[in-house]
Amino acid sequence: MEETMNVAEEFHAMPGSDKERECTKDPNGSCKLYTSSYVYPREDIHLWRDAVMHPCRPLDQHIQFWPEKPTRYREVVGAYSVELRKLSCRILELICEGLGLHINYFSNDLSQVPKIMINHYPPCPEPSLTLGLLKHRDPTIITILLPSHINGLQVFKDGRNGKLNGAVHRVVTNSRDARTTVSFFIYPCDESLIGPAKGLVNASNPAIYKAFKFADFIKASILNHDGQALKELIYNSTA
Ligand SMILES: O=C(O)CCC(=O)C(=O)O
Ligand SMILES: [Fe+2]
Repeated sequence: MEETMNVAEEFHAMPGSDKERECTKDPNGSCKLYTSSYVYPREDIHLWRDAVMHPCRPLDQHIQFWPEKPTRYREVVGAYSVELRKLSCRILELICEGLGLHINYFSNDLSQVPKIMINHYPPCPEPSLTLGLLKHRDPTIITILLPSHINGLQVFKDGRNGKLNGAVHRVVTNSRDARTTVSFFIYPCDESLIGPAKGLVNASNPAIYKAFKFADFIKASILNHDGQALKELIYNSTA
C-alpha cells in the first residue's frame, strides 16, 4: 500500500507532458488521463482534480498500456490491483452472506471489470470556490479507496435505512497540501443486467427498481444533468 501511494504521488509529480505521454500508449485509449472529469468540455462545473484511470484485468492484456514511468509503476500497481481484486471478491462474498444471497452472486460478469484510478488534488488557492469531486455515489459494484493522510473526503452517513446503500460522498480541497488517493473500482460488464436480486424480492419486499443494462446506466448518468435520465431508466426500464 505504501509503495502504491509512493508511485501514485510520483506519477502526479511528473510534468503534464510526461503524464500525457505515459497515458497514451493504447491507440484505443484504455488508459485515460484527465483534469476534472472525463467529460470536461460538457461540464457545468470544473473540479480541482487530475486523474489517471485504467482497466486492470486481464492484467497481461492491459499492463502494456499503463504508464512506464515512474519506473516501478507497472510492477507495484499491477501487484496492488491483483490483491485488491482478491480482497474485493472476498468482501462481496461476505456481503452476499449477510444479505442471504448465494456467496457467488457477484462472481460472474457483475465483477469482471476492475479499474484503478489515481486521483490528485493539488493545493487550491480558493477552496471555497470549487471542489475536488462533486457529491456522488460510485457507479460500481464495490470501491476500495487507498486514502491520503491529508483530509478531504466527506461521506454522508445519516438518513440511511440500515440496508446497504451507495454512500454519497464528495472531496473538498485545501490551500496548503496536495492530496493523492487511489480508488480501486469493480465494475460490471457493459452488458450486465443490474437489478434487484430475485432471491431478495417477494410479496412483502417488492422491488423498487427495475432491471437495466449497465451500459445504459452509465449513459444515463453522463446525461443526468437534472436527474431525469436516470429516473426514467431506473423506474421505467423494461429491460
Ligand atoms: O479521493 C477521494 O478521497 C475519493 C475519490 C472518489 O470518490 C472516487 O474516485 O470516486
Ligand atoms: Fe467516489
